[in-house]
Amino acid sequence: MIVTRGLTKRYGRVLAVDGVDLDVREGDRYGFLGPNGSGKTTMVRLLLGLVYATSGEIEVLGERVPARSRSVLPRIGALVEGPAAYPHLSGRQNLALLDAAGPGGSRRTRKSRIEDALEQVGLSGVDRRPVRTYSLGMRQRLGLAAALLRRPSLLILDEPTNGLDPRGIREIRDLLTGLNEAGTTVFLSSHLLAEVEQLCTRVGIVDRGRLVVQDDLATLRAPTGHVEVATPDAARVVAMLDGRVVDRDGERLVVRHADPAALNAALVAEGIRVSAIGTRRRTLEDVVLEVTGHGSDRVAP
Ligand SMILES: Nc1ncnc2c1ncn2[C@@H]1O[C@H](COP(=O)(O)OP(=O)(O)OP(=O)(O)O)[C@@H](O)[C@H]1O
Repeated sequence: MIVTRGLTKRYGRVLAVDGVDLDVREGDRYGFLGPNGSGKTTMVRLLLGLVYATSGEIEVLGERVPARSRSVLPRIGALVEGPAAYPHLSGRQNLALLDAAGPGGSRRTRKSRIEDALEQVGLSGVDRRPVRTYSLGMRQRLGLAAALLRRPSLLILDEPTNGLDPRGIREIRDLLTGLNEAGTTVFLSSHLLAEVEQLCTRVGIVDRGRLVVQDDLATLRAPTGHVEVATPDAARVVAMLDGRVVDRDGERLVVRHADPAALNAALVAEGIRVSAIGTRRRTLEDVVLEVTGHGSDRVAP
């Protein structure tokens, strides 16, 4: 769906995007994760043909960008920083203008497409209110509605939850998950670890313009060969397992063991009370720390 090869964008002495080989596959919810200033917005602009690469190649929906932008762009829904709208017009009127101005999209179906898009982002109820009375979250959702107008098979979104409160963030997450399950591939940039961890199936981690990791979230979060155990009988577990307890914090233990069910059975057979047990997995924060040498101080948890 999106492939780049050696993609590089230089602004003077700053390498905003540095030799990136991106691979976004059909059906992905792809999170492009990196701290502020790491090149995410530049990447999104490159993909949309809004800025030209210094070197490298871009293919979106099987076509070269920017050479074939005119054919590619109408098939993409995009949201780039701070979606613009006429403040004195309603959301519906803004979408009608946008729809009429853009290429493609039949006039006959315009009204129903606008209604669908407003419905999808939860704005159909606000009806005739001018956009100037909208909250930041509502504006962001209107931007998303605009991205959905053409019922695109690919969404490219730059920090789509910027400025939203926790409830708004959850609504957008549910919306994007639903669209994805119905067949839309989603590419989004974010500096929020938790957002990417909760929403995405595939992750690219960018550090100072370079793509340092690109993999399925499930692979990145593979089991570590350790089991986490919570038990009021921690001291007995330490004695029983002799050397396999690698970490202890009060009632919480980390045990070198691959199978939580078997470990649970062994503990219970000894009369040890187990209040919680499960496989230990790496968090996305662990992965970010490993590959960049800096974690939550630069990428928000
Ligand atoms: N038009 C420009 N002219 C000069 N330098 C630029 C320009 N756009 C971006 N840069 C620089 O390129 C680097 C990457 O910026 P970019 O905005 O792509 O990062 P980002 O990850 O999107 O950050 P943020 O989350 O803060 O938007 C930064 O050092 C930035 O200062």
